[in-house]
Amino acid sequence: MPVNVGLSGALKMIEVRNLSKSYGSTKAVNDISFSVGKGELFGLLGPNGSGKTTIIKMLTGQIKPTSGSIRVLGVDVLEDPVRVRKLAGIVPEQETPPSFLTAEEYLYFVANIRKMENYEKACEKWFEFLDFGDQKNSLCKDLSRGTRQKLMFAQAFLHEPELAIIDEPLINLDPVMQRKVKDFLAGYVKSGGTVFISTHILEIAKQICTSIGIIYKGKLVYTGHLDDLTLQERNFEEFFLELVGQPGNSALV
Ligand SMILES: Nc1ncnc2c1ncn2[C@@H]1O[C@H](COP(=O)(O)OP(=O)(O)OP(=O)(O)O)[C@@H](O)[C@H]1O
Repeated sequence: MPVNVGLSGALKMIEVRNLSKSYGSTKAVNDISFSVGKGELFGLLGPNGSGKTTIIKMLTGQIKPTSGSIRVLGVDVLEDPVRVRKLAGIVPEQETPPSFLTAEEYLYFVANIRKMENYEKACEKWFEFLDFGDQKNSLCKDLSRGTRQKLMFAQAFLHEPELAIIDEPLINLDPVMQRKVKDFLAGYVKSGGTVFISTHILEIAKQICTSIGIIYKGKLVYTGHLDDLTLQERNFEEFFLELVGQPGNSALV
């Protein structure tokens, strides 16, 4: 299936060309190209082991591709990964904050690295918004998984980045928090930010993403806008399952 490179005419915040990553004989990511324009909320969907985290690790300069090029916020990630990490807000897969810092110390630490001024107010805003101010003086090692996820989310958006890259944004969050985070992300892109997420959860993509990519066995098998007629006229789950080769097998999702 041809890949619809360049989902919008807008300024490209992410541009990936012919990107591949192999681990030994495993082709985790196999010659994919796509771009994400300013103001998009792009959702990367795919079954377990399809290559989502590997793509995020390459976008954020944590691992080097076997071949291909990546520009994030106009920066060549291979040439200057540190700059990309400075500019973009990032939540890596299953990341946890340092065990020995309190939640507040961790946010202050990140704010300092990002050279923010008057960051106390910004941190307080996040404690309030995600409703965990009562735990700001707890050591991160004592926080629940969901609260650690809230903290990771807060650190990514603390400096109001132009682009946020988040692996599974809603993981471990309760339904109330999921709703808050979804609304936040939708509002963030409406006000000009750009967000790239990976998720297994088709419902999330349907509710908040403006565009999606579907990856299967390292190959990008679909990219398109969510208001695309193909998707509107089809049952999204069936469409996904057909693309990943398992029609009728909901257990995959
Ligand atoms: N460090 C590594 N060494 C060897 N193989 C790896 C490594 N990291 C990932 N892989 C393999 O690359 C493929 C893609 O993995 P990846 O973690 O990117 O998938 P994913 O789509 O994020 O999966 P999940 O949804 O289960 O988190 C898998 O076959 C995985 O086993």
